[in-house]
Amino acid sequence: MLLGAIADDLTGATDLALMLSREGMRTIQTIGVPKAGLDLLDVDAVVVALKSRTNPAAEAVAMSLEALSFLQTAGAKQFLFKYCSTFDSSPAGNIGPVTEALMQALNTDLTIVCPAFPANGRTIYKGHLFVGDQLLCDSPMRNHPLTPMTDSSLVRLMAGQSQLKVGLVTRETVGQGASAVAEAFEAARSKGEEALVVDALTDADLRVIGEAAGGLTLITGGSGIALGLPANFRRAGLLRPAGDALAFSAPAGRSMILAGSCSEATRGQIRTAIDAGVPTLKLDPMAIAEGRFPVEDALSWALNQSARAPLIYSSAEPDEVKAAQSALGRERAGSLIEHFLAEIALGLRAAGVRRLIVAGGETSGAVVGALAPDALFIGPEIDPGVPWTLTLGQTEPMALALKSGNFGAPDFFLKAWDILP
Ligand SMILES: Nc1ncnc2c1ncn2[C@@H]1O[C@H](COP(=O)(O)OP(=O)(O)OP(=O)(O)O)[C@@H](O)[C@H]1O
Ligand SMILES: O=C(O)[C@@H](O)C(=O)CO
Repeated sequence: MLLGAIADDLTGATDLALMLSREGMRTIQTIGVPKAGLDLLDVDAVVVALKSRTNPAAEAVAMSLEALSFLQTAGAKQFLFKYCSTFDSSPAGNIGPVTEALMQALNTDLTIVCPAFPANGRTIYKGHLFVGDQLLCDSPMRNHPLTPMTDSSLVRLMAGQSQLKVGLVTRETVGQGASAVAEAFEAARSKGEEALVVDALTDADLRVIGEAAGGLTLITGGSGIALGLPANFRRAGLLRPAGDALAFSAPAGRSMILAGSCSEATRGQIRTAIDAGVPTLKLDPMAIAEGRFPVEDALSWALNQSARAPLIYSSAEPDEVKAAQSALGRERAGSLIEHFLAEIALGLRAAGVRRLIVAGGETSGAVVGALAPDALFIGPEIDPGVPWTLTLGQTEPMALALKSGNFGAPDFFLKAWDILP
């Protein structure tokens, strides 16, 4: 095992596992810290998917340290803490506290902070995070139901969330290549800087940064920062040739879509599906909270549809989300819906659904937590950052596509089925 990664949510873990697999590492994604006995003999990278992004910071730290200890025991040589490409977090954390705790546990004095993911429009310039053409704070992320992002300065965000001394490596340095970046890391280290935000505008920048980061014990960032890491292991003669990839074959059975993401991208994908005639059921958080709409009603609606893949969603516009949150509380509204969608997923599996798309990281965490596979095998890519996966360790495997809220083209819910082998 070469690379051990800890991801703070499930769709983020899948995004990273896809990136590593595409770059030639045999990668598996585990759901939480795996039970003893998981066979890692033929694996180059393990991504442990946690659901720690919105937990209290102390809990997120404890979960991440447990994952680290598993990865250390499994023999990982380098570690990666994967968070969202939009730096989803609250002022109390969790990116800062988890990074600090991992650095301390690994006894390392320098790491990098690089959530750039150019294929999905996330770039970093002068330490500021952009989403497409907008600064993070002007993007739809300012309305996120759980982690609204109202500052775009990664240096300020990281300094606010931790005690770490935060520095910046600018695009000018990255443009000069890997040796210049590695020198900048050493110069920062000698100034006592501990967490370096690194600018990145393109995949080529990320490969340069990845090369320069070959000697760092801990790297933090989005999936993009993993682009250049497999090449380091290959150069060192540690990465075996890819060999025959396991065949991905989706189990036969019914198909469904569940969406709990309220992101602009998911709402657009829902509109496209409705326009294309996909049958949809919109959940009302108040009806769920007041017991007026039980899981059984959602299941009987779903199972009575004859269309290929009906869609159940709670996704709502920002004003509807605010109304539900002021009636129920932000966390209660979130967990109520997550739990409801997870119960639906269990009912769907019992009724023979074997192919499922889930939209939203927290939502996917709740759904996959309920379905409880040991691990996920990464299959074909639907859109950047979103592959089909196959559940491992279960007698009735399912094909799951776990879509980060903001990812995917407008026709994601339509085209995903066409690439399923
Ligand atoms: N109508 C609603 N009102 C209030 N909260 C909602 C509503 N619908 C969904 N939610 C909650 O909003 C949160 C959405 O988070 P989730 O991580 O699933 O999506 P996302 O943030 O768009 O995706 P990602 O984390 O992959 O970027 C969940 O906790 C969900 O339960
Ligand atoms: O980095 C991203 O944007 C995603 O992998 C993610 O973490 C969304 O939850």
